[in-house]
Amino acid sequence: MTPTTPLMTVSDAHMVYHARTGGLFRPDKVHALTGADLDIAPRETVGVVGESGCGKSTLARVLVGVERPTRGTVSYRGRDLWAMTADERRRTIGAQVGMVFQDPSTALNRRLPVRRVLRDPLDVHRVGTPARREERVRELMGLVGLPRQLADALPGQLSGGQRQRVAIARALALEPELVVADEPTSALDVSVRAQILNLLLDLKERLGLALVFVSHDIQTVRRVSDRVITMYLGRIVEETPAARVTAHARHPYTRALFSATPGLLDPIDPIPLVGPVPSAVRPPSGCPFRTRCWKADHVCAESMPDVSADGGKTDGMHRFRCHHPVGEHESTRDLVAQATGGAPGAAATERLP
Ligand SMILES: Nc1ncnc2c1ncn2[C@@H]1O[C@H](COP(=O)(O)OP(=O)(O)OP(=O)(O)O)[C@@H](O)[C@H]1O
Repeated sequence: MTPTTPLMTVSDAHMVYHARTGGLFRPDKVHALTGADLDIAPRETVGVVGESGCGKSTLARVLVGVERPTRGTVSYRGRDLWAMTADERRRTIGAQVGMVFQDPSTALNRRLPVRRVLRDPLDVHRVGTPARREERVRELMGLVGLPRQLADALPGQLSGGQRQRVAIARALALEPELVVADEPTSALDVSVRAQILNLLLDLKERLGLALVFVSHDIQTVRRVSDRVITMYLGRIVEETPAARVTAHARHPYTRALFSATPGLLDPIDPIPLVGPVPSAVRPPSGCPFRTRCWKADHVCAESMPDVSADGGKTDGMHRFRCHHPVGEHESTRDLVAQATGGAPGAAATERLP
């Protein structure tokens, strides 16, 4: 738990999708999210990292209420979103939580000019008078640095960076308390990524927002976040104060992920992981990471570890799920040696079945 009353609380959330891969009559069950617990405090930035397919976007969609978890609860200021009527939910989550998606080209209706994109949420939520809504549209464009003459432009007439500015303005239209940004810069030209990220961070500070930042860009996540959530195969396996994540994370997977990011640590070999991420249709028993973990033993195959906490740190709560956590002072160099059997550069070959 975070020290202040959370804005959003996700408790034991599961999301199982039915995929066509299993055939028409017996679809595969994809375990996209399994037992996720998470609090988001006002004004904090929470980064979410993990390999492709680990459930980051699913968690983001569950947080903003566009998808209902198949099990578990999602609450906004203590009120269960899915116990509300659809209208109440729209008024609550629609107004208080904004979402910025990866690709602004698909996230914006290409037939609506910028003015209409930004007015839509104001009209739906009947914010003020029509004149006030027009004024708010101008304010929003100013807030994200869009020139007024673009008000009648269609998304197709804008650059990628301008489109993402529109998407950010739309997310802010109803003055939310939380913005969830799912890979907000990865579909953009490299040259504008930093501008859009800085805009988002600047607005977060100026407007006092909480921000959930989902990204593959681990270095940026570490730099901008207060807390980092590591996901693996649908599970939140660690929650770390950002300042501790590179060298003091306790979950072997977090340490491996950060060791593989160039520029974060002294130049050393990354901790090698063997084999691919298992299928989310048939996740392994026990700890989902055990098939690739150099520390795994029979205990890891038998049960999912409970949450352990390194509490009492001055820089925030640290929680992880691991039967054999990394020692707090074990260096990445030590871990590379363990994982390679003392021969850095060569991955360990002995694995659990
Ligand atoms: N609508 C859906 N129907 C079926 N399976 C889905 C659906 N959405 C996601 N999945 C599956 O759920 C798992 C988690 O997907 P998700 O998109 O949340 O992962 P991610 O970590 O965001 O991946 P990426 O980094 O590639 O965006 C994956 O196995 C994915 O294939």
